[in-house]
Order: sequence, then structure tokens, then C-alpha cells
Amino acid sequence: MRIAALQMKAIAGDIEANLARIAAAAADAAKGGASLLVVPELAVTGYGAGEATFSDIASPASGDTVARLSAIAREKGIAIIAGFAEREGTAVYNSAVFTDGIGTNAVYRKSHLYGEYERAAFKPATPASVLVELGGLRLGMLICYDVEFPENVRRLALAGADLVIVPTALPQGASGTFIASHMIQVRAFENQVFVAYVNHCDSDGLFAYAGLSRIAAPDGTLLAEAPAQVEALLFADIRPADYDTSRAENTYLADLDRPV
Ligand SMILES: NCCCCC(N)=O
Repeated sequence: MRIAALQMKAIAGDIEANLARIAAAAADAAKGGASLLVVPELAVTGYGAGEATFSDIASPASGDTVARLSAIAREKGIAIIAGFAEREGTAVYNSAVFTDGIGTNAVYRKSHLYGEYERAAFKPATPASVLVELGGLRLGMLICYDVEFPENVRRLALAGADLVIVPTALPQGASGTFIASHMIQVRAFENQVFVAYVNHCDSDGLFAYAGLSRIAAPDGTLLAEAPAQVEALLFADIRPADYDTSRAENTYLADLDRPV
């Protein structure tokens, strides 16, 4: 299955502009033969929108934001995973939705919020394995900081995920460069899964982002990577059978509970 990942300069607080950008990328991704388009953390609202704006424009899983993403997926003929601010009652979650546009929607809520900015705006969710099937593959979702906790990726791998999708808002800096340039490939290798790590680029007035989006294979190699500061649409062919040797040589999951 071919996937596409949009490293995106989102506009803080401008849902219309961000949805238009996502729709254009969905058209390009479908033309490129992709079955799935992934866009960054809070791509619909912009990561730097701020607590008050998140509260004002947050939308329930059954609401307008997911409906419009689903309509884009249906119109362009491609599934979409997108970060959005999700409202449930008085709570607002930092969420990501999978929609195939033809009836399947699945929402994942970020469990490991990063910094006071996020903790002031969002409610943390209990860590959970949200898996969806697409193109014969099992996709799991995490959001940015979640992936920096090995337990979260391991949980998805043990639940049967072939591919872990990570919408992200990784800031510029030495730590961000290390995480993007090293940690993501290790997460893929130590769990023998594919990992798609999809970041913002440039800045939104509040944050400057590292870019450096990438799609890593189970053997730790990169199938695609973006530069630091510009928008990019990445493509990768996800073929688990190509990594049977890696799985046979690196039996972490099988050996996890083997008696010592
Ligand atoms: N190293 C922590 C960066 C996490 C940023 C985020 N949006 O979760």
C-alpha cells in the first residue's frame, strides 16, 4: 500500500485555510497512487492556535471537522489521518482521526501531552491501542510526544500494528533534531514496524517547527524523509513482506516473554 505524508505549514486558528491545504494535498497524494494521506498534529486548527482558540473551535468526533475531512477523503478517493482539536462535553482532546470517507472513522486521543501549553489546553487520554485496517494492513495511531515513550509503540506492535502513524508538532532545536533523526528509526526497528512521523514546518507565530518528517521501515531504514523548513509531500510503499528477513533476525516481540 502506498501512503503519503504532508509536511505542512498550517495557519494557526484558520480551519478553512488548513482544510483547503489538506484537500489539495489529498488530490496530489491520490494522483501519486497513495491510499492514505497523513497530515500533522492539530493540522486542522494549527498547533499554535492557543488554548482559547482550541476551546472555541474544538469539534466532537461526530461533528463538522470530521465530517469535512471525511468529505475530502470521499471526494479525492483517499483515506486521511489528520490531527484536530476534539471536544467531548467540557473536555478538549488533542486527537487524530482516521477517515476513509466511506463510513469508517476512528479517533485516537493523545495520552502524553507535552508541556504547559498542551496541558492547559487539552485533557490527557488513557493510553489506548486504536487500530484500523486499510489495504490489508493494520494501522495504529500516536501523536507526537506519545512516540517518545517506547511503551506506546510496543503496545501497538503487540496489538498487531504493521504501521504506526504519528502526526507531530516537533519544535526546532537539538532535541527535535535528535528525535526526528534517530529516535523514529529506532522505534521502527525495536518493534519491527513501519513508522510515519509527519511534522509541521516553518513557524506559526507561536512555535518554530523542525520539519524532518520521515517514514521509517522495520529494518530501521528510511523510505522517505523531508528537509527541515519547507512543505513536502512524501510517498512510501508499505510492503511488510519485504522485511521478513528483518523480522526473522530481530525477534524482539517473540522473545519479549521468553523465559530467561
Ligand atoms: N520532545 C518533546 C516534543 C513533543 C512535542 C509535541 N507536540 O508533543
